[in-house]
Amino acid sequence: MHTNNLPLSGTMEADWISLFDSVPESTRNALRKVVDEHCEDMAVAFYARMMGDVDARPFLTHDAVEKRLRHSMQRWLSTLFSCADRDQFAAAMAMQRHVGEVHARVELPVNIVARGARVLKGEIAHRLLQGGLDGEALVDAVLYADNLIDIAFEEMSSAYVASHERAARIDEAYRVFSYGQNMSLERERQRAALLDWENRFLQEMMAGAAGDELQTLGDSSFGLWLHHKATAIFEGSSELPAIRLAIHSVDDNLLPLCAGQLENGEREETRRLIKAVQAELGQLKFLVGAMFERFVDLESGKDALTQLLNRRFLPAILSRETEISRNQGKPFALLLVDVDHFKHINDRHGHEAGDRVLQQMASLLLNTVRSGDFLFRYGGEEFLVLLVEVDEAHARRVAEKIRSRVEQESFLLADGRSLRVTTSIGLAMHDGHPDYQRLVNRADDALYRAKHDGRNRVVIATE
Ligand SMILES: Nc1nc2c(ncn2[C@@H]2O[C@H](COP(=O)(O)OP(=O)(O)OP(=O)(O)O)[C@@H](O)[C@H]2O)c(=O)[nH]1
Repeated sequence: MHTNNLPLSGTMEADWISLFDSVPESTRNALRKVVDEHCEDMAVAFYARMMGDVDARPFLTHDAVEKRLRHSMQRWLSTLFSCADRDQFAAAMAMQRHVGEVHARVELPVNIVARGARVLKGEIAHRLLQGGLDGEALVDAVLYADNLIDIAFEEMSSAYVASHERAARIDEAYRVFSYGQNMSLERERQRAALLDWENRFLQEMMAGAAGDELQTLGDSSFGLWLHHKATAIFEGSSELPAIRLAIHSVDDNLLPLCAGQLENGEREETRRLIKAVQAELGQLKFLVGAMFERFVDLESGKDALTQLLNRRFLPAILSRETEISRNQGKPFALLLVDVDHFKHINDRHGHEAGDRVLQQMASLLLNTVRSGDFLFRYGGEEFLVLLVEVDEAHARRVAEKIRSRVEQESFLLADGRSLRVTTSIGLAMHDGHPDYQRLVNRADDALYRAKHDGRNRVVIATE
């Protein structure tokens, strides 16, 4: 093949050229003949396998396979295996990128695509065994087919990842945009929409309207908002599934009973059903309120009690600091600061006293670290401090300062009494490892040892 103007190694084109050159032309031609002759039955066998695959089946319909997919697969195979120069290869790779983008749009998981590649390799190898090649030529042909499919899937995957990331950024931007809409106004509108639905439902039940006039919650203005907007804005919130369940219970269980009741009009039963619907609505209103409330705290990235950062942006901040540290060669440190015997404080002085201790702890931490450092409420009575650009001696001094200041502080309760508190601290220095979770785990292990060794102490993570 053309050895001048070789592309950089590691690029798809360079890999393809060296693959192409590594196999005699006669073997490539024999392979191409097998693929051309069998691409139809390979496509049939491929989709038969994928239709029987529990993960792949939801993405396939019999109709789509018959009308489009099988034919596309045949074309895909014969195009890929017929590449004989750079232009044809470039065109084949453009095709892979297109397929990768389509996969991203239909959200086909990468593991299913990888499984598809495995199935295809098996189909090709199986036909090659009967294709008249033997010995070295057969091995060459199988390896060539395997590598070519890998190159194609690599190109497909890189387009998939790029597309997916773009889509994720747009989704996030949409969430931020939605958040920018006035959320308290939105909350009031949805509360009013639920009330409207309830009033209409009550009127129709009282007036004995025809059963088919009862509007479902899913079709109400609230239902449409939930289905089309809330799903994007509140994605991942624990209330969403519970809200959907409550709607399902009203629309699919209670309303059909109500409709039947309207026909035969028995008052006791009507009253019972109305009460049941109202109970579900009460639950629904509570869940919607909770969902809005938690969202505001979470989205702002602040913990409501202490006003420190909550965990939402911890992964983003840790990966950013890891990158800065790796680029600039300046280490950073993580401290996990945990209040000792906090349960005892709650039990003895009440939950409100516990809350006040946490608030005072937060301001003590704020006053002890520099403004460039990060402070998180990491868990109930656990704080995470990220000290930027520090060596171990410096981090150890700060940790010790926090420990001794807490020990000396008087924590004031609402009734004027005060409490003494101690903390245990696990300290881990970033050691250049790119996985930030490892650093958190090391700090956590050190904290565990600090507790185990008697509390009110700083322990430094070893490895
Ligand atoms: N007041 C209050 N208590 C909380 C909050 N979040 C978690 N807690 C309580 O904090 C307590 C933590 O208890 P444990 O994990 O057993 O730890 P501990 O009592 O501090 O004991 P050690 O950590 O082993 O010293 C639990 O009782 C939680 O209910 C909060 O926001 N406010």
